[in-house]
Amino acid sequence: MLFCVSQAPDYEPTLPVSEKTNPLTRDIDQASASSIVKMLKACDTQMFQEGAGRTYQRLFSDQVITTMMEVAKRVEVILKDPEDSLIVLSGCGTSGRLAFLLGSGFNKELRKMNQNPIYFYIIAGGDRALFSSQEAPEDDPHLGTLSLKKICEGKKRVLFVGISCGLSAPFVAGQLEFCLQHPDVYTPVLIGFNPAHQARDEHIPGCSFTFCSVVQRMQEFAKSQKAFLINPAVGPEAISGSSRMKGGSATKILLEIVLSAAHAATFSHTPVTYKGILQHMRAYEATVDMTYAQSEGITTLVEAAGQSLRCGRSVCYLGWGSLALLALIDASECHPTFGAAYKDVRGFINGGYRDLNNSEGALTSLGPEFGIAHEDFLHSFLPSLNDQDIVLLIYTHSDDVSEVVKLARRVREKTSNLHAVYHQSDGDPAASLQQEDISKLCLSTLDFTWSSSASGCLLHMWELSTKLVLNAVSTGAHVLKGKIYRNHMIDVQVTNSKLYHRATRLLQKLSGCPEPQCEEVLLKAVYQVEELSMDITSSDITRHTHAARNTTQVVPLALVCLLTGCSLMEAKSHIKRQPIIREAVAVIIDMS
Ligand SMILES: O=P(O)(O)OC[C@@]1(O)O[C@H](CO)[C@@H](O)[C@@H]1O
Repeated sequence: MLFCVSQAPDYEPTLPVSEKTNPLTRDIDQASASSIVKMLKACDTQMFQEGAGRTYQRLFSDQVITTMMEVAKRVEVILKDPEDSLIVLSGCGTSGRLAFLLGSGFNKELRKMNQNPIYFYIIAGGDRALFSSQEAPEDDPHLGTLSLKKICEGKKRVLFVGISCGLSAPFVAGQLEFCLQHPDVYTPVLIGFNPAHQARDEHIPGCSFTFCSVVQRMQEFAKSQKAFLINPAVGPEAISGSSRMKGGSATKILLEIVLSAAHAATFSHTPVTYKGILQHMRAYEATVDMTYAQSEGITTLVEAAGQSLRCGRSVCYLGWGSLALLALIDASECHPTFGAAYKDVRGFINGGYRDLNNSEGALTSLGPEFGIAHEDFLHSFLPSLNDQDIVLLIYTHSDDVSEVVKLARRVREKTSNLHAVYHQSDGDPAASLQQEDISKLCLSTLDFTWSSSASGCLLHMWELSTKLVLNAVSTGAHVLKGKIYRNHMIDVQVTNSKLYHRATRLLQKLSGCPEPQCEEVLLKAVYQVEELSMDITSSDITRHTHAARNTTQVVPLALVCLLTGCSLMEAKSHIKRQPIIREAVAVIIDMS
């Protein structure tokens, strides 16, 4: 994959920050649950490292805070005069899911004040991508443009926020390019976590622009505030390239600060200030610290979830409100990141689609993985539950805690492996008796008590905290299951061009073979053939990534072939004998 690198960064110079390996987690695959949590804590703490003297902008950089203020003021203008206006949040995968979460949350705020909703979300692949992995649409810039045009038809003013953690998704590049062509209506804002010069510079089929060239034009437009870039580096991900983790957290932090500041300026006469933004950022930093202060409790969950996955059983999140949405988001990422089956990590939300307000409505007819309500859990999951499955209750004191107690009792009849993650603010004794009941039913309870006087919206802090806990649980559990090699996604799906290039790069790194050879073997694994036909070699990446949707363990198979020179058939039987991918690969790497 090409990136326009004009300044040589310290290490892995050809890779942007979001794709680099993090030295802090080099040995995460060999670590105990408690060391895994320590490493994740160290990685998340990196988000807030100050930038003085560094090459890259960071969250606290002057430029970042200033641009956040400018964008907040644009939002304020729209909130004060919403006629014919829209604020659109768009992204692929986790970035699109967070667009949905944020848009829904801030629309809810508006409704509470009898205002019309103004936020719209776009996710590549449509609503099914909210709860399942749909990687291919990320590569389609035309689809991005079309979906934007469709929802903005007839509008006179649109603030478009394109989120691409790696500054890489063609879907978002297409939308930004469209905005730049229509500056009379559209003001584009780009959120991502690489310096601008590291934006992806790979040719996009059918387009005259790349993500990098779009970023360069945005930088030009930014000089006259016709476009905005908010792109601090937050350090490499704990699992290389897994931007659902810090990338997702930082997206949530940045946008919540910007939108909250605009809402406060519009509805509570609190002007947008530099100091206010800074203070809000500090509140998120404190939230990360507060969360990891309970590392022991998080470790217990990681250990238990890892145990469940290791014996082929499930991790099940039973959540309430927006925390449940974060659980659904976390679960949906496990397939592309770890090659997990949808049953491995499942999320359920009270009220199901009824309360979600997603634009396409209920998706239950699409298949069992789209059954996301607690009722679906009761009908399809509960009957086969046993002690090897772990169930996590995720809620706050503002939810109907008596419902939590009821559900906890039902679960407890089937499994003792029940745990709770619970948020409350200090001085709220109302739910404490019921909470005691729940704690008695659970093997462990992570009880977060937050100071109600802290700055920032408590719900936003609870959400971030929950996201960190769940990311730790699902990542840690898959690490313990052997789904990570060093700190790489060894079983990554190659279902879009970014993942395809990531896989080729990983094969090169681990096998030491040249790129063409790695790609050749990768293709053999994708198409499940021992020899590549002309038809295959003359096809483009789009076809390869399409074919990859139907195959599993592509990268492990290719790696075994590269390291041993064996056939695909032999590689398959090797992996069958040693189904723990990390060990299957480690054995051969140690021998070679
Ligand atoms: O466009 P971005 O935000 O850089 O990347 C989006 C994405 O490819 O990356 C994530 C995981 O790596 C997925 O959620 C999603 O599909």
